[in-house]
Amino acid sequence: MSERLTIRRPDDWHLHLRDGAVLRAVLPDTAAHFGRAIVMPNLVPPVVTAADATAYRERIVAALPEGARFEPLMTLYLTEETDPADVARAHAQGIATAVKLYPAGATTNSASGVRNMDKVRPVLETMSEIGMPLCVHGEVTNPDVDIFDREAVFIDKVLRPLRRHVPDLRIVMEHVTTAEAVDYVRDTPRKLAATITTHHLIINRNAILAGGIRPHYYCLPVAKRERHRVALVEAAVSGDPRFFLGTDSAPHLDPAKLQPCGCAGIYSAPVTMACLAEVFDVAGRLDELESFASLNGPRFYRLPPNDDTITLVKGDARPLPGPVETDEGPITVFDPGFPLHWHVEA
Ligand SMILES: NC(=O)N[C@@H](CC(=O)O)C(=O)O
Ligand SMILES: [Zn+2]
Ligand SMILES: [Zn+2]
Repeated sequence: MSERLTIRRPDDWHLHLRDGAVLRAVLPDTAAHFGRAIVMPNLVPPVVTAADATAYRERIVAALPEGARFEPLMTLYLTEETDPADVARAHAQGIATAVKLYPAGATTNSASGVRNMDKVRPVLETMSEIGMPLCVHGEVTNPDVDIFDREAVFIDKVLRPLRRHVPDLRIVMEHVTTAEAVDYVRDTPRKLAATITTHHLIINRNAILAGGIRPHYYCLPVAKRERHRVALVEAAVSGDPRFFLGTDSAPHLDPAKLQPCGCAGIYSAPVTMACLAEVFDVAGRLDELESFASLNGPRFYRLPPNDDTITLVKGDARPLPGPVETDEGPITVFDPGFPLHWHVEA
């Protein structure tokens, strides 16, 4: 007898869809399982203004498969030139759900990001007044700080001061990777939440470096020690509403990852729900998968949960999907390193 689990349709609160041929190739994988997604704005050039977000949203909707009910929730890329009035208008008109802070140089396509937090204070104050969330890539970029410490240092050097200056700003720490970040969110009673990715629940830094270098496990923030992965799993399965799914599914063409300086990002959209079911099953907490993937996110974003459901089925292991083929080349799908016994029923 196969085991079945029906949950509200999940949402992805941190997703990269890219544009053009890659957008067309990857969007069906997300639209197949997820009702909505927070779409990250780190295109080249970035999605900065309300007009940019409107145009990008139209390109996404045009790339949706026939009959898909997927809703993209747009974000604006915060720059030192961002106009608070444009942000407020985008929020009021339902064009943008959140604003994304990239410290300049922190990650893929972050060159237009913020160098001096004081310069963006007026935008953040406006967002605080209107209740618009700020999504944060939480890593410092100072080359003197070890890459494995950049998230923990960001909390002390940037996030704590920011929360003192703009205490009512609603913040999502994106793709948290450390016990320090989990503790910080847990110890903060209000206005702070965190997304956790699929892959950070599954891999630690050995996956990238032990026994050979594996570029398909390289992402930012980089995976940390096993004790941090364990802390992330505990947070995800705890049911604490401040933690929810943001896959950070971040497709890059294979040649861009498999080179002397490969780029950061893991493409997990096709296998995320199967992987999460396994993680929650192994933890003995399948009962909390729905909170993590389908309920806690909408609650933070003040949206209703999706009104339909998906069903996960446990059976014989299925082969990992092969690379997604795009007109520009293949994109390798995240390999969790364990058999996929769960799948989403078609
Ligand atoms: N996570 C990643 O490693 N890469 C993301 C950017 C990001 O989310 O930081 C990307 O856009 O490729
Ligand atoms: Zn990021
Ligand atoms: Zn991301």
